[in-house]
Amino acid sequence: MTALLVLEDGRTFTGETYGASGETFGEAVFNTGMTGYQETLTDPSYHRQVVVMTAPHIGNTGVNGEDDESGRIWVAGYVVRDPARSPSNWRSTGGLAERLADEGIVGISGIDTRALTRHLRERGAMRVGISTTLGREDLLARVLEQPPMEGSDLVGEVTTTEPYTVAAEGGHRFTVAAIDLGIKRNTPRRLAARGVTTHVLPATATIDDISASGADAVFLSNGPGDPATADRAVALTRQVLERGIPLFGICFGNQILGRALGFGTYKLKYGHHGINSPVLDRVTGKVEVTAHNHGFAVDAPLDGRADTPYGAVEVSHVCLNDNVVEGVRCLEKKAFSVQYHPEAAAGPHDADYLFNRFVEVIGA
Ligand SMILES: NC(=O)CC[C@H](N)C(=O)O
Repeated sequence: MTALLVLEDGRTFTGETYGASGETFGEAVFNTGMTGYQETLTDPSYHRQVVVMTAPHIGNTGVNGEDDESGRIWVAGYVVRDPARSPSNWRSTGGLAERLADEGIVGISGIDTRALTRHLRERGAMRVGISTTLGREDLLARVLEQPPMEGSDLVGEVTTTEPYTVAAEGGHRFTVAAIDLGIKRNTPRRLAARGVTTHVLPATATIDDISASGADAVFLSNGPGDPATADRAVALTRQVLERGIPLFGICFGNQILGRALGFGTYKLKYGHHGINSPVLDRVTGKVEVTAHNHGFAVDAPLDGRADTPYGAVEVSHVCLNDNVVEGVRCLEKKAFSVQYHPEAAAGPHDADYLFNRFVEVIGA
């Protein structure tokens, strides 16, 4: 069946249905990962985004029962060039097109994803629609009705309704309260491997809920939407800082810590979505290759230290491609965060040391 993709500036691509038929809308972003499509699709941070894969062959290894990063597919739509016709892998339990269809995810295949990516890189991330039924003009009109990503408050749509616990492996050392702003499954796993029991709490958790969980430290997860809307998480983070509870944040969590410290956040032109971005850890001087998925960034000074109500703060990590702030750390509090993904699902494991750093900070 023919499918149509229309961007908000009118650029149009015609391809074939991939996954479910019908209509879908979201913010178009491109992901440059050569592997890890199942983790990408199930990452709650992609809620309300239509993901364009730059790797031309998608679905080669099918889907399996182990690689989901949450309980469902979250992308609003999926755009690929050349889908696998017969997936093959020893872990595979089915095909990707079938999984997309089962979960009602509308996609499109057979389009020039390189041209689409170059367009997004030149013009910036923008709203998009995919349809198997509407004509171009009707689809464009619907795209223009959609809310932009800037100003979108989406945490409440992805957070867990009930708290749950991921137990430490091989002997309990510490307890962490993880605020679920859209958490990926691999994060509590990386903590569990270090003897940390994680209580995952809904985004509505209060400082009293954190105390009641017996937590030695707090973790702020990744998550979808515009961090400028996440006032509740920012207020909670300030209470955590005031009480001197150790804190570590990833991605959305980095933006929340940044805001709690008094910095602003801003929208990047087309964001960082991939698994090979070079980041400098200014604390050690080492460069790591890292997994990214962010459309916003923290506006903190790259040179010198900033004075904040919580003491001196410095930018600890910088992206070497474009000098975007990739991490902040408090020098007078046990609090730090990174904009990228040390849990690396998917992605290289270079940044795994950050979980060690967190455990060291808790134990110090
Ligand atoms: N992966 C994330 O946590 C993304 C954070 C935020 N939604 C952004 O796009 O920048």
